[in-house]
Amino acid sequence: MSGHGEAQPMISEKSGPLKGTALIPGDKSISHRALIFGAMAVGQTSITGLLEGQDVLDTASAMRAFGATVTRHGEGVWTVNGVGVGGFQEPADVIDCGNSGTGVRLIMGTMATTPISATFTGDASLRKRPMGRVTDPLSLFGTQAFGRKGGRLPMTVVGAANPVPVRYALPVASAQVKSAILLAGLNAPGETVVIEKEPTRDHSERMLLGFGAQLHVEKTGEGHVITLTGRPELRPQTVAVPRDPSSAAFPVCAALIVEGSDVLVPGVSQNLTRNGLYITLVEMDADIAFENPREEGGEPVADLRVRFSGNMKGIEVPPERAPSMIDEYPILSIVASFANGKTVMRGVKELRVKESDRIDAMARGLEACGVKIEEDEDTLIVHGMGAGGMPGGATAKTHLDHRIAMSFLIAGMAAKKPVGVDDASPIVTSFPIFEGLMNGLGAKLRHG
Ligand SMILES: O=C(O)C1=C[C@@H](OP(=O)(O)O)[C@@H](O)[C@H](O)C1
Ligand SMILES: C=C(OP(=O)(O)O)C(=O)O
Repeated sequence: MSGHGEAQPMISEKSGPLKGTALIPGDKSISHRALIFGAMAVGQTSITGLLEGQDVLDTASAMRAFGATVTRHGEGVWTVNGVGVGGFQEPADVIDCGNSGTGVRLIMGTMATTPISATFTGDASLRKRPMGRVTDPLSLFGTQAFGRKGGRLPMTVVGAANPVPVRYALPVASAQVKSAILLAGLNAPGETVVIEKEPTRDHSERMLLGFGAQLHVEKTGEGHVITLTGRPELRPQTVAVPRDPSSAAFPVCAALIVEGSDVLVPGVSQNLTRNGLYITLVEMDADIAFENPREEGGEPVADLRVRFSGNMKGIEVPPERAPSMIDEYPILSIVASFANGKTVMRGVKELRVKESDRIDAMARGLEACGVKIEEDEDTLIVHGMGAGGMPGGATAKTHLDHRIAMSFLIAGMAAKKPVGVDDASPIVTSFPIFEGLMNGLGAKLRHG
C-alpha cells in the first residue's frame, strides 16, 4: 500500500565531518525481481538481503495476491513458493503498487500472458506516470489494457488467452519496459525478442538465466538483441541480493561535499549498467578509492573509500551514459552545485516521468537554495558554486519522490544555511534506514 498519510517535513543542518562505515540495504531492482521470478518458479526460492522498502513490500503483497506464498523469516530473509510460469491466479482485489514504477510495470508484464485480469493502482505519484510504454508492447502478445486517459492508473489488464511471441525494439531506454516484455514472453510459446539500442540495467536477463530460462544476448549494429524461449520451467534459486548502488550514492556524495569527511561504503556494484554516477564523480575529480574488487550475489562490487573533495570540477555528462545512472541525476546535481564550473546533463528527458518531474523538482529546489540552473525538455545545467558555496536556507518540495527528498537533505549537510524538505515520508520506499544511517555518520537530520 502507498500509505502516504501525513507529510513529514525534515530539516538538514550543516554537518561536521562524516566518518565511519555506511552499510547500504539491498538493491531495489534486484529485490523486486527476486520476488517476481521466485513467484514464477516451481518450488521454493530463498532470498537474503532483500530490501524491505515499501516499494518491494508492495511487490511481495502483489505476488501473494496472484497466488504465490511469500514469507518473511527475519531481516531481509524471505522465501517465495512459486506457482510456475502461467500459474498466476486472478487476484480478488485491486493491486496497489504504491509508489513503484518498477513494481507495477514488471507485474503487468508477468500476468499479461495468463488468461486472468487484474486492476492496478498506486499512489498520487504513480497514478501520473505513463503505462502505455508497457501496455503498447504487451498488446502485441494479445493483452488488453483499459486505463485512464494517457494510459494512467488505475488500469485493468486482461491477459492474453492465446499469447503469441513478440519482437519489439524499445523506443525508450527502459529496463522496466524490457523486463515487462521478457516476463510476458515467458508464457508465450516460441521466441520473444527485445532489441535495445542503449544497454539498460540487465538484472532481469541475469536472473532469467539463473532461474534456468533459455535466453541469449547478441550485440549487433541494432544494439542488444535479447532472445528468450517461452514456456520454460523456472527452477527455484537462492538469491543473495547485493547492496543498492543507487542508495549508496547518497552517503558517497555527502562525504564528497561535507568538509573533513572520510567514509567507507562497502560492496557497491560496479555492474556497467549501474555505475555511471561513479564514473562521472571520478571525472569531476572526486576522491574515491575503489578497494577490494570482488563478486557478491552475482554482481561485481568494490568497497568505496570516499573523502571530502573540495576541488571538484563541473563536466559534461555524456548522454549515452544516462541509462547507467538514470536515478542518480538528482544527487549528481547536488554534487555539481558544490563543484567549480558548470555541469551539463543532456539526454535526460526520462527524468520527467519518474516519481516526479525530476528536472523540474531539482531546478526549483536548487534555485531556492541560491544555485543558478538552466534547463530545457531534455537538459539540466547546474552552475557550481564551489565547496561550501551553496547558500541553502530553503525548503524543497519533494512531490512524493524519495530521491528528491534525500538529495536536498544531503545538500543541507554542506550548505551555509539549513535545507529542509516538505515531505521526507517517501524515503521509506527505497532507503528506510536513510535517516539513522546518515545521522550515524555525523549528519544532523531532524524532523520538523
Ligand atoms: O528496472 C528497474 O528496476 C528500474 C529501471 C529504471 O526505470 P526505467 O526502466 O523507467 O528507466 C529505474 O529508474 C528504476 O528505478 C528501476
Ligand atoms: C525511478 C525509480 O523507481 P520506480 O520507477 O520503480 O518508481 C527510482 O527508484 O528512482
